[in-house]
Amino acid sequence: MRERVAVIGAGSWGTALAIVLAKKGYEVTLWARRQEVVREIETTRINSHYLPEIVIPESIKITADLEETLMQCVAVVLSVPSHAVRETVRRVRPFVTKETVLVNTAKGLEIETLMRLSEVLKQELPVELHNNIAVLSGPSHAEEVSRDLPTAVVAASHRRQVAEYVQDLFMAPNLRVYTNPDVTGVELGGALKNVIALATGISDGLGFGDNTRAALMTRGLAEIARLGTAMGAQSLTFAGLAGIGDLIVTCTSLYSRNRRAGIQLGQGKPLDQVLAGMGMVVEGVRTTKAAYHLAQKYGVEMPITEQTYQVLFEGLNPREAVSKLMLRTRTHEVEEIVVNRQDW
Ligand SMILES: NC(=O)c1ccc[n+]([C@@H]2O[C@H](COP(=O)([O-])OP(=O)(O)OC[C@H]3O[C@@H](n4cnc5c(N)ncnc54)[C@H](O)[C@@H]3O)[C@@H](O)[C@H]2O)c1
Ligand SMILES: O=P(O)(O)OC[C@H](O)CO
Repeated sequence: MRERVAVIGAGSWGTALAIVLAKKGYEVTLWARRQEVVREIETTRINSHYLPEIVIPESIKITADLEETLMQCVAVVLSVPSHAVRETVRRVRPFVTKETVLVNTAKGLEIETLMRLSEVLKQELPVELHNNIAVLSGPSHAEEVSRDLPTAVVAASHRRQVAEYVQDLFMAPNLRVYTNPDVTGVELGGALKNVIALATGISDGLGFGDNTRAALMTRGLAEIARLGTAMGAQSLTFAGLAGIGDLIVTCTSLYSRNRRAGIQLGQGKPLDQVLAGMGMVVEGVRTTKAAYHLAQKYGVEMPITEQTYQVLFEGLNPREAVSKLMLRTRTHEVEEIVVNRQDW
């Protein structure tokens, strides 16, 4: 008998992951919040709003009934936006057993609590399920994964068997999955790169060049790693797929909603209009707020995040924000190198 897997969230990413799993032979049920999405996929096999070019295999069952979705499933893949993770886990909880593996694929932070999403899952799930939690992250646009273009991602869990289970779950000829025990680093890399993608988008929208984008990405990674290590992550994780890997794709691809939103902001469009026009989740906006407060909480300098916050929420002119970054007090590139070189 084929193993059943539930994918919760029929947006771009949930749909793409459901396709990957169905092609691997799992019995996949995709849960959509809205009945009209269920009807459309059932009748046309197309999810026209989120992945219009992709034909969804007949073998994927689509429903808005959560109990039906979760019945006898071995794994639950959560692909709803970060702000919906807590309420979704609460709804999922009654229908999972203590053997079920839960994989969060959303990239963000909970702004009200500043928690990472696996922490939200832990808070909402009984203790016997805590070791079954995993996260999937890395450079992976749904538009490319659903077209089977070669992609590499990372599965993180505190328990090696669970990370390897998720690795095996998703591993496919064109989807290579690595494991990493550093859940904190993998989650923070995936969430915080969206802030830098907004910043690089803004820079592109202002008409600045490749040098500017490279500087923002590099210094952006430095501040992601600074906050990440202060929060207990391993610095090497930020040199991996969930760190630099996802930063590269999100700051350079036109599939990135965060980058596209940033470009429009740089061109002078107000934030509410940008978000209304996007019609899909732009995680970086909320994450900028959370990251700004986390930087204060941990006493970490995050100048790009701070300027992005000012542009998004305090009405700072983007050009002035760039100027503030350029005119900051001079500093070293890597503080640790200087501290360890007393002769210098
Ligand atoms: N799109 C990608 O390429 C991609 C890749 C990797 C990770 N992610 C992450 O996956 C998460 C989902 O992104 P997406 O691209 O699928 O977003 P999306 O905007 O394409 O789809 C979001 C889905 O969640 C549903 N939703 C919205 N609010 C909800 C709520 N309150 N309760 C339940 N469902 C709700 C929507 O109806 C929609 O089906 C995000 O955190 C994103 O960062 C996306
Ligand atoms: O389209 P974005 O900017 O939400 O990015 C999607 C994924 O996180 C890319 O890995």
